[in-house]
Amino acid sequence: MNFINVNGTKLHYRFDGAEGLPVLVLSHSLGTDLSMWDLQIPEFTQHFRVLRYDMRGHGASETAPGPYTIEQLALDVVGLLDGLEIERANFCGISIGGMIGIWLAGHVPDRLMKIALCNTAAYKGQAEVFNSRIESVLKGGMDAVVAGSLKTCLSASFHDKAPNEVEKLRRMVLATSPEGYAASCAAIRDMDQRGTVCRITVPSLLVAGSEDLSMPPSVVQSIADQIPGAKYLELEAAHLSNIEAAEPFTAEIVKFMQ
Ligand SMILES: O=C(O)CC1=CCC(=O)O1
Repeated sequence: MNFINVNGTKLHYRFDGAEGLPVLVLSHSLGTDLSMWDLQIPEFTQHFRVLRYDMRGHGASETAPGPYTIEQLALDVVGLLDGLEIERANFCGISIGGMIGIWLAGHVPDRLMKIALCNTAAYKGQAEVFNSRIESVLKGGMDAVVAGSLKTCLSASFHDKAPNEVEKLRRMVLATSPEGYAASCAAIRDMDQRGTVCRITVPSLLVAGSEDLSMPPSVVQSIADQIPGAKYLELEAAHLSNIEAAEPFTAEIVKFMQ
């Protein structure tokens, strides 16, 4: 396993794909880890040198004390690129990973080639929802949030159709640090990037899930509407469209990034 010290925190990362191909950074969702991109890797590595990492407080990365902020999580990506001596990269982030992408595109566009922002939002609000989730997870551990998370992330029909994927996600959520999860919920709760989105000029693809109740299509579409030339794609999926609609998701990201 590869680790790098970024902004005082040990982050787990891995490369897949040949050296010399353009770099594509993948940033995962809340309560998951870099393996949530596994279905994309066979195709992505035909075109990109894929750089995946576990967000602080997730997977095998260190859980620095929270609360985190989206800026801090995005600066971890900048630190990762700096530490690995990558000048510019493509970026694909889902959910909180997309929020990180919004920050990067608004603040360090010169480090990016193209971005895909998936099942995400520039502003969530709903402080009481996140506060109650933080309270539950700090009191009851990941057991207290796993059922809700699985219901939000994947549709009921996908639960029936792909029980192995659901089980993999369940294990990922349960393996997440409750403190890291709570600290990241605070980052989403406190985020307001509505003033950042309208500054983005990096070529952008916005991906929504038609059954995503967490970041509904209208929210994703509104981001696309504010970015000049942005493309908008809606897939038949709930929140984790890269898992639930893996084939079209992967193909469309490759088509856009090339
Ligand atoms: O509510 C969830 O668990 C879904 C989610 C919100 C932000 C994120 O990254 O995932």
